[in-house]
Amino acid sequence: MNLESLDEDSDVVTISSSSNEPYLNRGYNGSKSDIHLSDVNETSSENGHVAVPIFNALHETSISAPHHEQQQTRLSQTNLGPYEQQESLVDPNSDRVTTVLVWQNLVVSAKEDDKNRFLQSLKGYKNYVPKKKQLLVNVSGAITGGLWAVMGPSGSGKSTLLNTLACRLDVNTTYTGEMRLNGAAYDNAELKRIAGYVMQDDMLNGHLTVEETLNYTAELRLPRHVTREQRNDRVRDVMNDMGLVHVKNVIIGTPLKKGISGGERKRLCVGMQLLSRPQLLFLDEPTSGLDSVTALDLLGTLHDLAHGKSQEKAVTVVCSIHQPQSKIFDLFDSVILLKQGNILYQGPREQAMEVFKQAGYPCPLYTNPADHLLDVVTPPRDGASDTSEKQALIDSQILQAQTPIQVDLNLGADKRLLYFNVPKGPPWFTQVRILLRRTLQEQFRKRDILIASLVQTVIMAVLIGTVFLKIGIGQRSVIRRQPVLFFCSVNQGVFGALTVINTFPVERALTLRERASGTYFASAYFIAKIIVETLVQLPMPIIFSIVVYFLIGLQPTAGKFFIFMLFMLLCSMASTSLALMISAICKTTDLSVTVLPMALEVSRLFGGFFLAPANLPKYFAWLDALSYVKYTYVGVSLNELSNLHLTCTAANIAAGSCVKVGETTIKTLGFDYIPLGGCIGAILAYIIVCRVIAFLGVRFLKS
Ligand SMILES: Nc1ncnc2c1ncn2[C@@H]1O[C@H](COP(=O)(O)OP(=O)(O)OP(=O)(O)O)[C@@H](O)[C@H]1O
Repeated sequence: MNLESLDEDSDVVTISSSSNEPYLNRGYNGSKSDIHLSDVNETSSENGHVAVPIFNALHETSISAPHHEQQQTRLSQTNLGPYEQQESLVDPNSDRVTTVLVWQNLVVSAKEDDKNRFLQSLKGYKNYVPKKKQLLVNVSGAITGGLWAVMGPSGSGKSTLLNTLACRLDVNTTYTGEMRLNGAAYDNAELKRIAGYVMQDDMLNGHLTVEETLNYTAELRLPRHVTREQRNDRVRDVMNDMGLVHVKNVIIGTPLKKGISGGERKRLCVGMQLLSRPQLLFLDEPTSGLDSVTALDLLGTLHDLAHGKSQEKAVTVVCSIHQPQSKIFDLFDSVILLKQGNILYQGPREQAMEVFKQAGYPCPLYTNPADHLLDVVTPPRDGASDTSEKQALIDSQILQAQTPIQVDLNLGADKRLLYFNVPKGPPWFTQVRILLRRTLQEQFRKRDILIASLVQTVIMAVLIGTVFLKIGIGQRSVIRRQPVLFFCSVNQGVFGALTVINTFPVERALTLRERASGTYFASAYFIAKIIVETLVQLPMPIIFSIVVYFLIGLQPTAGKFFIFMLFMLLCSMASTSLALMISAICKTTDLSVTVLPMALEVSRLFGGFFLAPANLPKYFAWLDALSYVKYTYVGVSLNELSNLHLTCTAANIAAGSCVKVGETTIKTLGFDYIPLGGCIGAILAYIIVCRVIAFLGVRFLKS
């Protein structure tokens, strides 16, 4: 068969067949006469939609390489495998296949990093126009049923293609082009109702067991009409399918606490996605970090899923995979081969070997076919000057061994009903209830941290209480009372924040993942988090207040004691709110632990002890107004000093230094500018504002 003409613009290729090549017979049982692809590629489907082209032209003769511009054009064209052959593997029109994904002229670009833009502006490039990097170059294609491998050298755009199709591009990345799911345009909200996505790095709640994790996911994701029994059955089925029954009661584990193995984690991640019976499953490098046996095992399971062996409906499974071993490669039905953001080949796996053979690169004996595909398309890193020309020639040879054809965006439109008929998950209040239970259970598992905090609280309270033991009501107590009240405020204003700052950024990342899968609303998560955080925090200020108050011997009236306790509680909540806000905005633990100490120091500096609020320079008034430590310190001082009657010795009276009532100290320190209720209101406002900002950070900052 010879290629006689190639019209790049119209995607029309005229070929003539000169022999009965075996691959031609599999793709097209045509005669030896001349064939015009525009004639043979379009057939009508049952419901009147134009079906995808179903022909793949292979040629025998060597073709002189086009020059560079031509190669670029060809790389941008669609190279779709023959659907006739795919139908022999998995028929996209079969009842078992419910999802067909088609994309056309997809161009994905990344904006330049803000850091780089900033550096350029520092260098004085005022009119600097940020560069855009193209990650995918005008690619088109279709994924019908079966198990698909997205392969290519590192940096070729595998994850980008997956993320684009799954509507999970990051904020710096944009795309143009069309993507259709069963013939309809879709967005993230729609896709996450029918599709699952397993990210490369599995992020799980390390304190829950396998079964608990699946149970909570099922509760949060399964439609509201599903009964408890049905849900339990679903969890049991998934554990069976994923081979997780033997570890169902084992904790997932954290870096410090060993739990299930890496392969089991990966299986659990797949299982979590399968609970809602997705029609489409994306997996980014599912075998990374797994040994060859575990990887083969996992891919075997995915193969079964893709062929409807473990569920009544087949799931279309798309995996990006780097360099699969040959046994794994054999499990894939179809392959998309990427190089530098272009699709070099897409179609049945076996057909890929034929195409490469026709292009002049037959797979050597005893070589892993996947290795061979990648070896051919991966440029050597020897720095030779002719490398890029050689690679361009190889690319063009591979492309010319196939026929560039156009995809049909309406493919799968007859299955659209299934796509729109997915019921919704549980309502908001139910989500809050489930998340409350989950967060409480997690806190219970982290009880060693809770116990450590309690022990620490008691130690600090006893230490402060004994250092300032029974300060009394003499004149010496006037100068001892203020430091101890300030120290109590500072103490409660730090510990809560430190616990949050070390845990919340990791939790936030996990939440982002779960929300990306449509597991729950951000507000439901946040409300549950705040309730549990407050409950867990409650005992510390209460115990601290009881121990400290009576050891120091502050005014022994119930009212004053409970107001002191209220301030300690509010101060502790204000510090955790500040930490929540900082970690929600800074996003990473590293940045959060850098910023938080500064914020705590500022609160302490403007805490009203070192310099009375009245004596502060005006330009620092805003920092003073934002210090929750100050409101606590002023509040507990007003509480303690009001109605405090002090005793004076004859020497004090003689020296004229007798302070008879606490109100005198209030006036001297300038604390009479705000009432006690004002301090409480100010701290409450501080807590609310910080938590609202933290919520907005969790809700809207997506990376
Ligand atoms: N947000 C982004 N901003 C800038 N460049 C990006 C961005 N995301 C990806 N890239 C670049 O796009 C190219 C393709 O990245 P992608 O992660 O899709 O490749 P990959 O084939 O999955 O690679 P690997 O196998 O190494 O994971 C790489 O050169 C990468 O550096």
